[in-house]
Amino acid sequence: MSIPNDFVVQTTGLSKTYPGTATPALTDISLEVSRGEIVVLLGLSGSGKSTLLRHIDGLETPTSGSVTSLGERVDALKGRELRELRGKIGFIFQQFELVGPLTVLENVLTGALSTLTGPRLGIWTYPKSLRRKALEHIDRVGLLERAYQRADTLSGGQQQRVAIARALMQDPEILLADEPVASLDPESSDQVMSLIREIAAERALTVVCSLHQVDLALSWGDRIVGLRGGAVVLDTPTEALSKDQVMEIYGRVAVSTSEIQAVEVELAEAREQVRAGVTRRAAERFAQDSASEEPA
Ligand SMILES: Nc1ncnc2c1ncn2[C@@H]1O[C@H](COP(=O)(O)OP(=O)(O)OP(=O)(O)O)[C@@H](O)[C@H]1O
Repeated sequence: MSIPNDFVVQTTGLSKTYPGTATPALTDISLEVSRGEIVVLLGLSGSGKSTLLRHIDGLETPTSGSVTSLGERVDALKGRELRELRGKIGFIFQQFELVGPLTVLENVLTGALSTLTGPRLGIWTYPKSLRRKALEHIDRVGLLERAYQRADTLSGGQQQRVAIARALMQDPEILLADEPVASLDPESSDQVMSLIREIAAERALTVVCSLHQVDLALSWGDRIVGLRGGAVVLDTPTEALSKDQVMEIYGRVAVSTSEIQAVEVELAEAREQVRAGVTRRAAERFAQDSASEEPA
């Protein structure tokens, strides 16, 4: 069922209680995401971030409420219609989910499997146009020289870039990312988040991304949606995020003074990193501009 809708993703009163559990994983989530927005879901482990992402992709059925992605009632679709919708939604995960012994190129090509019929074994069984497209995406994520290398010989950051290239094979309109940098060191995390942001801008992609780290959320999100105990406890543009609001997200565990202080320190550090990053990028830009203005 197609519904006229200005929002790329919309949930209305979405609640989910998994079978065999007493506590809801999500409670009454009403969320609207516009095209091109980068929304970061921030919250503690178990707050419901993955569950919400899985509903947007139609991997879970709500206990009550509705989920609309790209104008389609996800919770009402089945079979081929659901697969077609999911073909427009890319999904990347914390553990990359690559096939280790396969090459980078083969892994990226698997992103196009939903558009093909029959099994494919080896790169030569894919049409030339898809092989070319896969190489273009591998180039875009900076790994062209590694296209024929086994995926399990790459670093974590490189593997996540392969997973991004694989998601691009679907020509997605939405990119969902479930803690995409949770396994990475800070430098790789920044590189991956920066790449996601750049690619989103190039392709007018709408991104919904879950993160644990406040600093990354502040650096890379347009908007922060805070989840606590399966409920939305804040929904705000990134630049308006206040310390009190972060406390609201982390409040459930930050019960002692020392824990509250730790959160305050984390937020101060995060803001400092954002400021330093902005200053560094501005300085680099200035240096480039100055160099290009120098007479030959
Ligand atoms: N398949 C499942 N069956 C039963 N309970 C589940 C299932 N998946 C998640 N849950 C429960 O739902 C709640 C929300 O889990 P979810 O994985 O969505 O949280 P999260 O914020 O993504 O956590 P994390 O940051 O650790 O990934 C948790 O209490 C979790 O134990």
